Amino acid sequence: EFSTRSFNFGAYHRLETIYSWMDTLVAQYPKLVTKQDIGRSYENRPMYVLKFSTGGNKRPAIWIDTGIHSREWVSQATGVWTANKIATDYGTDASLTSLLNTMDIYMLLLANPDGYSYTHSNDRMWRKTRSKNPGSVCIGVDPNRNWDAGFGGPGASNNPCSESYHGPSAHSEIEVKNVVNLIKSHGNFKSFISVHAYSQLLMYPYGYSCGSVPHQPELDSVGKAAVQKLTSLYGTKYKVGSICNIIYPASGGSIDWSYNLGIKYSFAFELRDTGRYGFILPANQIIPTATETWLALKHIMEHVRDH
Ligand SMILES: NS(=O)(=O)N[C@@H](Cc1ccccc1)C(=O)O
Ligand SMILES: [Zn+2]
Repeated sequence: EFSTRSFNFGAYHRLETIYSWMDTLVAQYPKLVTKQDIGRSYENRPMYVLKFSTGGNKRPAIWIDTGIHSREWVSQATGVWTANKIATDYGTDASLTSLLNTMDIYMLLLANPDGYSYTHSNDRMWRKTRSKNPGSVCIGVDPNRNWDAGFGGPGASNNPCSESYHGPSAHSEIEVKNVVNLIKSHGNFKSFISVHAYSQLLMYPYGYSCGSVPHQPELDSVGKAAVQKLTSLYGTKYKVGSICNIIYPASGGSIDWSYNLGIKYSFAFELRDTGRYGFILPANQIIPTATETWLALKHIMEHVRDH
């Protein structure tokens, strides 16, 4: 029922609304955007990836996921705005056009669809998946502790009732498995970017240890330059560093897994704010957040294109 022109990017939307908007985006830009169902969620919702491609076969690709933690609504909203920005700016933004003439961009806007639906229907503060934990009354696994990277290590809990429960085994969550399968079968991803909220951070691996990754100097300088561009728009302050050093140890995180798979340019964003509103960021901050974040994302993607 929307054309992309009438969609309100400055509001938080239900899952069904975002899914139907995705169809209008594909319909409006059929030569650039396709929608792929990468598999179902625990509650059998489809997981749709938007692929931005101008041709070729398995070109070097950039992965961006939003909403892996369902309550971080500005993440999903930023993903929707960014998908629209890529589609509308291709052909006019020279840098983006050159990027899409040689690389593909994959976006998973709702990486935790069951959790997102639950934040609308039952509990705005829901974070995890909605899978049943055998032998426990507590539901859900933290999808950002479930990846096969230092799994079960520091900064994850083995208690199903914990918000950072790592799950019974690595990749136990179908929502994680679906992404793992796509990334592995594609085999040519050069960047993996996972978007969270909040704290205003741009992070690189590792979370499972506080030691430096081999490419730490390069990731740090790309991150710092990206954040400089972000801050230049509205003055929003970000910090840059490894997950473990800049916030806390967190094992089983997605970008540790992608980095160890060989995807060098693995980053995680923590979007606005720094705690005043936290996860309940007012909708009037969606477009400013997405717009400033785009400057950082573009910088990272341009670096990937050129290296
Ligand atoms: N978004 S957040 O508040 O949950 N913080 C994230 C921080 C994080 C981000 C990326 C990898 C590991 C850890 C978390 O998973 O704890
Ligand atoms: Zn998060």
